[in-house]
This record gives sequence, structure tokens and C-alpha cells, in this order.
Amino acid sequence: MAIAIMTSGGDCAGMNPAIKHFVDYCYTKEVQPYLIYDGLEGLIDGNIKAATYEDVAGIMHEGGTKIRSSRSKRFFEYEYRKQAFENLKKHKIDKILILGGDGSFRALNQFYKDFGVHFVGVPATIDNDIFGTSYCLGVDTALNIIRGATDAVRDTSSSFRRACVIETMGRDCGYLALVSAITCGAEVCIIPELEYDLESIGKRLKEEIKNGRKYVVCIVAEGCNKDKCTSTNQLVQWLENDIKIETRATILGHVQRGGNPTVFDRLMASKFVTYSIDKLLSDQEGGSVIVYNDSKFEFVTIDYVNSQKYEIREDLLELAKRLVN
Ligand SMILES: Nc1ncnc2c1ncn2[C@@H]1O[C@H](COP(=O)(O)OP(=O)(O)OP(=O)(O)O)[C@@H](O)[C@H]1O
Ligand SMILES: O=P(O)(O)OC[C@H]1O[C@](O)(CO)[C@@H](O)[C@@H]1O
Repeated sequence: MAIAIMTSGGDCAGMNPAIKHFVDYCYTKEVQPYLIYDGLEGLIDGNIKAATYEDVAGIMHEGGTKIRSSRSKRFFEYEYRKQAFENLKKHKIDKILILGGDGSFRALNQFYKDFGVHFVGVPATIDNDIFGTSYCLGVDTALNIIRGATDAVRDTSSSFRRACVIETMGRDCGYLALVSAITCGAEVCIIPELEYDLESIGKRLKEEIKNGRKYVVCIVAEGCNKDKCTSTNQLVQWLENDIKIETRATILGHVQRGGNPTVFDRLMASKFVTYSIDKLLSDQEGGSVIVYNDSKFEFVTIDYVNSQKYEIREDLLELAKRLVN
């Protein structure tokens, strides 16, 4: 039997530890591990290699993904998926472990429907926005990077009595901004999921500044740039013009996607991969996603993961309510 691993969609810290655990654990189970390079694009082009210990030596502490990733237009077309299947057949690979987001799981679900290739999906995205799981691989490292950056920006903001607006990634989801605002002690948090009242935030900030506040930290989700929310630029203008505090913006960008994986992400990578390989070895067909909720792992269907939009838990939103008024 042969199992291949691939990474797809946005990369994240924790993918490399997962790849290393995959190779090590496959060998203990006497299963031949394969690496599919360049995500779905590599699967189409046959960029596939039998894995050796050397391929994954010394990668545990590295961010990104050694086997690289891609987003693929071609994979939407049957003829390219067929080509991908022929490539797997050449290596006698009958099962795939895929690390990515819900788009990647939909891709392999389609592949399963076409050719019956059995797979398990491991939720891996800094956005932490996959329905059915409270945790996605990589989010802990991303949060720690945001924490480090916010702590540093706060230092310089306080030296100048300035406000700072820090924009986090997350696509349409405000999870990264929300958790960062709570854990970094921000004064303001603007995310698509929480209603806010600029007028009352303004009153609060003015009062605090009058009483000696020397800096203001605002954390904004990138999803706010899109529609109904106040965008990063609008917030900067508002702070300068209405609150009368000099303000600088920091858009953290792709720095959040790299960096050494935290201990938590490394450990979770090991558990996700071990249980997923066990699942692939015990089931003979189908596709599923491993999820983590209330300290427990379980497997759910792709249809379940796709059935609803991810929503941030109410108790977490509650903790940030004082930052939106
Ligand atoms: N229905 C589908 N059929 C075939 N391929 C698909 C389908 N849906 C998605 N894909 C493939 O999956 C790839 C990855 O999906 P997507 O770009 O949405 O990223 P993701 O896995 O959700 O991760 P992230 O959102 O973190 O980047 C797409 O580029 C596309 O090639
Ligand atoms: O790397 P790209 O293609 O610029 O994508 C950026 C997007 O990917 C993510 O980093 C992960 O899905 C989002 O937070 C962000 O909006």
C-alpha cells in the first residue's frame, strides 16, 4: 500500500512538522510514503516522489511547506484530474492525505467521485475558518506572530503618544483579529462578525486619553476592507481627524503565514497526521476530514464541512464586546 501527502491552498506553519510525522509514521506502519510536490498543480504534472527520511530531515522547526503548495485552475477540469489520476496509478498510490482548507477538500472530494481515490483532509489554514473544527493547523503560530508584532508596535506607539491600527489576515473571517485583540490588550477590535459603534468608541478613547492614556492599539481584520466594516485606512483617518491622535497603520500581511511553528502546532500536526493515517489504513474507501473540538478528534464528511459557513463561537465574541463600544 502507498499513501501520498500533499499541501494545497494557503500554506501555514505546522505543515512541515505534519510532513515529517507523515513519513516517519508511514514507515513504522510499513506503508510506502509519497510526497506530492506543488499541490494540485504537481499532482497534475506528476511531481511525485517516494519519500525517504532524508527528504524530511531537519524540517520540524521550519515554517511553510517543503513540498510547496498551489492553487490550481486546471484541477476544475476533468481532463486534468484524469491526468492526475494516471500519475497516481504509475506509483500505485491509492490514498492521499491532504493539508489545506475547504477548497482543497472539495477538490479531492471531486477527485474521489471521479476515480475513487480515498483521502483524509487535515484542516490547515491560519484563517481558522473551516466549519466543523475549532482549530486548524497553523493558527497558533500565526496568532503568536501577530502577538509579537503587536507588542513591538505598541512599544513605539507609546513612545510617541500615537495610535496604531494593525491589520491581520483571515480573508472574510475575523478570528485572527478577534483573538489577537483579546490577547494583546487592544483598545479597539473591528471584525466583520461584531457590530461596533464608532461614536461610543470615540467617546471612550477621548475620555481615556484625557485621563492619561498614551497610546491606542486597534486591531482590524482584512475582511473589513471589503464591505460593510470600517477599513484600515478609514480607521486611521477617523483616529487622526475625530480622535485627534497621530496614527500609523501596520498591515501584517504574509509575515503571519511563515515563521517557526509553535509547540502546540507541532503537537497537533503529529496528532492530526497519526490519527488520519490510522483512518486511511482502516477504511477502504471514502473521503473525510479530521476535526478537533473540546479536546477530542473525530472524522466528519466533506458534505458536513461544506454544509455551513464557519462562525466564531459566541463566548469568544463576548470577550471582545467591550472593544466595540
Ligand atoms: N469543486 C472543486 N473541484 C475541483 N477543484 C477544486 C474545487 N474546489 C476547489 N478546488 C481546487 O482546490 C484549490 C484550493 O482551494 P482554495 O484556493 O479555496 O484554498 P483552500 O484549500 O480553501 O485554502 P485557503 O483558503 O487557506 O487558501 C483550488 O485552487 C482549486 O484548484
Ligand atoms: O497568499 P495569497 O494568495 O495572497 O492569499 C492570501 C490569503 O490567504 C490567506 O493567508 C489564507 O487563506 C488569507 O488569510 C489571505 O486572505
